[in-house]
Amino acid sequence: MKILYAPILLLFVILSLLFLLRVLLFKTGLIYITKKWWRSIEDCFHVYQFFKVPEFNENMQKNHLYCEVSIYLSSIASIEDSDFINLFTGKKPHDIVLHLDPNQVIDDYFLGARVSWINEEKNDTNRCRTFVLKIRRADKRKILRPYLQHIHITSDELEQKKKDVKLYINIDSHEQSRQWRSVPFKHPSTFDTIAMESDLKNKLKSDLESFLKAKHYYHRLGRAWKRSYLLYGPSGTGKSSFVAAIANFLGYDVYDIDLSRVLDDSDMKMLLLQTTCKSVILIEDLDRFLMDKSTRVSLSGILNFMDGVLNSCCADERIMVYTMNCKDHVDPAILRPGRIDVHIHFPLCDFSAFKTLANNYLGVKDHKLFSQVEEFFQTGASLSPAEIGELMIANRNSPSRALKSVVAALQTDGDGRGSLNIRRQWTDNSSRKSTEDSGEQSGVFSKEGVNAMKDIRKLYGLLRLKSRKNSESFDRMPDSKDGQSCGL
Ligand SMILES: Nc1ncnc2c1ncn2[C@@H]1O[C@H](COP(=O)(O)OP(=O)(O)OP(=O)(O)O)[C@@H](O)[C@H]1O
Ligand SMILES: [Mg+2]
Repeated sequence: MKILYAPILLLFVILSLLFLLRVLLFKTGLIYITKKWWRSIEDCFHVYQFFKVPEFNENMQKNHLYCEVSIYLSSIASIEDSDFINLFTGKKPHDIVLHLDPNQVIDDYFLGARVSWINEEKNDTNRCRTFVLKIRRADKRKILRPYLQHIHITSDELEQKKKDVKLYINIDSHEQSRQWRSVPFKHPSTFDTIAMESDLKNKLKSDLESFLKAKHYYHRLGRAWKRSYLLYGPSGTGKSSFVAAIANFLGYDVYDIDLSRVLDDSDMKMLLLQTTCKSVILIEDLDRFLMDKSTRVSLSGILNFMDGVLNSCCADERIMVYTMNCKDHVDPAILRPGRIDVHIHFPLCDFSAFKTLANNYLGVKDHKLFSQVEEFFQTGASLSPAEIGELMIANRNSPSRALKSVVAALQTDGDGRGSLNIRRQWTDNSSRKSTEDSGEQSGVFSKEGVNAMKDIRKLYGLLRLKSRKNSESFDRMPDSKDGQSCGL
């Protein structure tokens, strides 16, 4: 028995010792000291090369690479492991930026290799600052160039995100040489706030992301690095909000071209010439403009703007967005691939979009009235997300009242764009008037809802009147209830 006890006791002692050692290493700084020793021993077996990135060049001009490295190092996770870090507030509220303290070292990993950065600062009169990259000679050939490229791209993306986005609008350019005026772009719309089929939303996000990375691909093909989107659908379905979401997502400035202020085709070219890269160029309601015979810009002016020679010279890194209520009567030359790469349909609200709006506007994920709302959508009643959103905002203090208003509005079927059956069903119903008046139908039909709907129609009435003809033809399209369609 004693013989059996001995190995068990020994095992127990070893395990306890290991446990104690682990506690000792992790609870104290011993683990870091051990790691440091190990690194110094490892360093003895490698040959290193050092690359200096000084803050200023020999003419005392700022070295742009120094700024890029500084931005890049502030973003990598290992900066938090450094012994001394400086904390600064960033440009945006609640933003905290980490900066490496002078003479601190941080590690970074790239393509399986480890590199180190030293923030060298000499305390002489010039206070010359330099980042020193320490890289194993064996890894240099494999990683140096792609690593510097990686720093360039990452810092560029980070800067882009931090940048304040601007909205440019074109002004009458009789005497002015500068045709654009800018204001800060503060539209709060993001991809999260847009009610849209989630698959489509993700596809669009990844389409934008892959566009950003495709510079060399486009140039290899001899094409301008631009992507064009057509957003089409009835009024109040989120087209303009989606443009804002794109700009916020990419951190791109928006150039909103008001075609009625453009003097002629050459003025249109000048406008394009004066846009900067990393921007969204937007033309709203293009269909209406094309149908207007009194305009000063010709169809060929528009076609050249979209995909002409000038475009291939100076439309690099731009997203072009055109919005329309209906694309049925638009010249196919405008819609051809190259001029428009992706077509995105913005339909009237369906039940899934309604749920997103209810969640966003009222914070309601589920409610007993949802089943009634769903039934109305199934029978073909429909409102635009803008109309539903307004009803929800007006009743945001009482989700039940808000949902009742939506049901009531769906019963009257917006302005009659949904199924005719449901309207007939209600008009034929002899008891309808009395129930409307008493506000008791199914416990949800309230005067409030109808009145609210009337108010909203007043707001939207003007726009509707203008776009009615287009919307009607659009709404008859067989896919108008199928969710957004996209040529991705
Ligand atoms: N899909 C949506 N998701 C979230 N909010 C929406 C959506 N569609 C519309 N809205 C809301 O409705 C309002 C109007 O939307 P927006 O101006 O984007 O519509 P639009 O399609 O551009 O209309 P129009 O064709 O009349 O210019 C905005 O305040 C927006 O918040
Ligand atoms: Mg709009």
